[in-house]
Amino acid sequence: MISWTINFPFDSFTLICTTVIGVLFYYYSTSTYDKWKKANLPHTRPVPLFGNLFRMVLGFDSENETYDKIYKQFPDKKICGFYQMRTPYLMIRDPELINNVLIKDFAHFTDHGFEMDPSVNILGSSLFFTNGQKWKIMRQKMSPGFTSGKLKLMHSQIKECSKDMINYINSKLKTTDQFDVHDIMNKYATDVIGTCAFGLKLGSMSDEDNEFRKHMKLLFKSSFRLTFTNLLQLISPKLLSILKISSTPPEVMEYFNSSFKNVIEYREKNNLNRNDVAQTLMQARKELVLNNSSYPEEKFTEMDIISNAILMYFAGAEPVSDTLAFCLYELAMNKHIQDKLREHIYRTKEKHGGEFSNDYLMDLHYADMVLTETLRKVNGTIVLFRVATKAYQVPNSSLIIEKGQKIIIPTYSIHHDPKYYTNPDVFDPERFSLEEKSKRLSGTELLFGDGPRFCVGKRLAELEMKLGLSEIVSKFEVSPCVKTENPIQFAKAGGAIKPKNGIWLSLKPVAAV
Ligand code: HEM
Repeated sequence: MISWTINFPFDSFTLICTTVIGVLFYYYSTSTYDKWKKANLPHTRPVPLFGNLFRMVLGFDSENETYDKIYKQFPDKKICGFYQMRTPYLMIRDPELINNVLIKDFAHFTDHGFEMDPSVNILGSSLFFTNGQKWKIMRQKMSPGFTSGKLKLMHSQIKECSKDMINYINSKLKTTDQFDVHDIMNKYATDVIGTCAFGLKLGSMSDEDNEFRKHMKLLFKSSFRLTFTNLLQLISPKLLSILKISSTPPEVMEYFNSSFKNVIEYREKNNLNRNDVAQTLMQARKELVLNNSSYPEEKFTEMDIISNAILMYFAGAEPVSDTLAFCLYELAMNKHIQDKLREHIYRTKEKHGGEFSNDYLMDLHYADMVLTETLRKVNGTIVLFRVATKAYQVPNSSLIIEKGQKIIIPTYSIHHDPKYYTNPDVFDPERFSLEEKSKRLSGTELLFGDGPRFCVGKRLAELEMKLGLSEIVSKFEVSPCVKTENPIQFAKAGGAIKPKNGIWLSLKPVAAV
């Protein structure tokens, strides 16, 4: 009784405080959730704080499952609403409207709409995450690094990486014919980005724990720091900026900073011009950081340049290695397609003087179809992001998309919608024959995005994928082995579609089969 009277005032105070905090928190968590109801737009009921990402944040659903469920809920709608944590988002489902957003009315949707503070994440000042005029200037400076002329000059650098890969497989074949092709493709794609974007010969095949790979892994390694900052980024990017919590470990920033500076110093000192992406970035540094008289209204720093070099790995190496590995898996599971591709490679090579030259690659149409179908079936890009930079009246509708409204375009779902791709789970490169392509509705083939903001590295990706694929398929028979998963298990965490346990396949020299 005595203890009750002593504790009571304290307990009631605690109770009141807890209730007030609880009510305020509930209000904060749900205060945005009436937007789609008021706009009379179809939407899914949100869970306080988590919106429609509850199962994804808890790890029950992957990102593609999350968005696909929303997409499938409104099969007849052009647009629907959902909540990414507290933020109201629009999902554009209609191909014609998608085309408007990406291409025709791009002036209203120029930005991806991320608020990533560069002091919080090193990628914050890279092309993918920058907006407005700064994006426009940087894109103009970077695009010349990916023209077909420049790519021709990068051909020999990439070829060297593909040769290293073949030597590596041959040396391993002395002891095993079972390979985690996802790991090998990752080493290959890392070497390509290392040489093209950083000007470094990494040699990941013989030295898999080289400093570059080690630091790249640290950049994306799951840790409490990364999980916490990612979650805070979803809930409130502004809070993350105010708290100045960086998701990039300082030693990683330091490593890339000094690596790129060493390359600049070396090339300048030796008057070296290699016509690669690294050189394009050096030129951008000269024009935007050291002597920015053309765009005095925008300030660029050394970190903006380094950030773009790192983006090349993030945006370039990972999707290339995933695509190549998934492609080999499909070829192992579909032997008739593998045989057809090998035959096509042999014939085209012979036609071009027995070399995997630039002209050979341009002529490799069936490989294009095989890679494109791989990207349709398992593309790491699950959605495209845009934000309305000006208010937009949706054609033939009373809906006005207001300035600042965030949008996603559900590419994974569109590429798996039987309305656009019959039997979407079947691997069928014929979908991308010239005849089939010409029948396709625009806005339904978005493998590299579309419009002025489409993937700047598309051509480089195609070049290295076709070269890597040519080397492997011409030399090795790819087939399932005891370790091959069927179907592949995918990781739930992370923003892209990744194999959970690698992709194990048997590689045997073609002549020996
Ligand atoms: C299979 C390989 C690849 C795929 C599937 C892919 C896909 C994409 C997609 C879907 C986008 C977003 C486009 C949009 O919003 O409309 C994108 C953007 C981008 N990609 Fe790629 N990409 C690949 C390879 C590469 C490579 C090799 C590089 C460079 C080395 C690269 C650099 C970039 C950059 C810098 C952006 C941002 C462009 C901007 O915002 O202006 N990508 N990519």
